[in-house]
Amino acid sequence: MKKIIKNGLIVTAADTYRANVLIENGKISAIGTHFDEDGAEIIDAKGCYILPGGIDPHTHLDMPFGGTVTKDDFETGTKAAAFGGTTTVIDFCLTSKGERLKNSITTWHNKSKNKACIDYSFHLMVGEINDEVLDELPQVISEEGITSFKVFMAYKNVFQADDETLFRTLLTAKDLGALVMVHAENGDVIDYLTKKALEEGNTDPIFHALTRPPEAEGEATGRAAQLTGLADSQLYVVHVSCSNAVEKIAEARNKGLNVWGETCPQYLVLDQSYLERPNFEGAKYVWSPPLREKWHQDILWNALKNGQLQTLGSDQCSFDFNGQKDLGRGDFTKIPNGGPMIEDRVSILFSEGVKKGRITLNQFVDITSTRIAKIFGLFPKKGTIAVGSDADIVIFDPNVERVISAESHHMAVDYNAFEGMKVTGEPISVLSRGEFVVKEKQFVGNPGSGQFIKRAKYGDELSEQGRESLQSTQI
Ligand SMILES: NC(=O)NCCC(=O)O
Ligand SMILES: [Zn+2]
Ligand SMILES: [Zn+2]
Repeated sequence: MKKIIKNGLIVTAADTYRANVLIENGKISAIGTHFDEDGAEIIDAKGCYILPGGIDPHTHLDMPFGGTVTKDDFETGTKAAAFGGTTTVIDFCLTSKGERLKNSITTWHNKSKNKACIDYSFHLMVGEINDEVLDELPQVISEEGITSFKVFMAYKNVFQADDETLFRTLLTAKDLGALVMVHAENGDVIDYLTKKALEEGNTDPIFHALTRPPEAEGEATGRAAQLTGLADSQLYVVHVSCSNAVEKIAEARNKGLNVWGETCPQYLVLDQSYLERPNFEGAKYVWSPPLREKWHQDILWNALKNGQLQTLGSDQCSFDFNGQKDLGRGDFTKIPNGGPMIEDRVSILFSEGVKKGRITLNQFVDITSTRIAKIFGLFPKKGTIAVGSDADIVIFDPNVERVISAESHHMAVDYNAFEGMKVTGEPISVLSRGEFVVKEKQFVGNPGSGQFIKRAKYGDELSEQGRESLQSTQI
């Protein structure tokens, strides 16, 4: 059945205007003021914004880590994402040394199909470069539609790759049309500092932050950027947490390098002091890179405002406080790294960013959706309100005030990192390809309805499906 969204204010990365949206066959088929309403379901968006669905470029759902597995899987994680105004997630498909990439990708498809409530895609971790990997990577792009590779510069003896691997991944990505993503922290230095801390009897959660200093992130970010320049390739730095890394990204971009930077809501509003909370509560805030001293937040906000950083990912990687974070009592290195952020990403940027005058409304849409779609080969299928685009739409009330809490959130995890935070603005209804996933704050979606999306190569202006959708509107 066709749907018409009426009385709302459409907000894209470029424009803000009043118009109605006609949805047919899962797509936006027209934007205008007068539509034949016969047989249409009318959605009243009075007092609300009509936003393109958020795109979360950084999630870890159903991911094994530190001897346990993240609490949120593709079902609970994507359901919570939808409640938070996100309609597409790009999750990290892990690989193991010696395992065929195809097998790792199949494992991730098995985790997600029949579970995801919204559309999704994968990035592929590259942990080693050898003849087999080089042989398989072209098909990862052309057949699997996975056009971004992730290299970890930290987590020694677990995920960490060496500089040769990073450099050769950058060279290969350049040839194949893929984007290389890095977790940029100097894993060797961190490994030394953590061992030393434990030897000295420093076992509390705060030592997670103290053994991963901003300099280790700045150094790795600068190194990755330099290697990107040498390879004439393209780089996306995930979860930027500090001034040291922003400086290196800005420096690279000023030289004309293709370097992009993502930050996360936790680094914008929480700080290192959270790790000092008593009764082991600091463990709730253990993730990598760690929370920083408060002054870094202004640098991150300013970088979002002036375009030195371009996107906001959640780095959703949730572990219960009871039974999972607990693994690190008496040894902070055993606390599983990660936190629950998927649901609050969009609202926090709106409330703390737009409402507090730090960024504009159109920048907010760009940072949470449009730019991500463009960088990761999803545009214009995803990431905008335009004729021919998927009807992934959020009806967002910009004035409602509420308090974030684990009691009301939809993630499966037993705490919320932003507990007690007052925010203004809330997604009221969320549509994925024209079907409600959340309607008037109630879940009406279906696990398994989310589709895997094959993405365009890096730098291709339009995704294949985007091209198709535009062609069909021109007829
Ligand atoms: N961020 C974090 O602590 N856990 C997830 C894995 C990663 O992104 O490094
Ligand atoms: Zn990371
Ligand atoms: Zn991550």
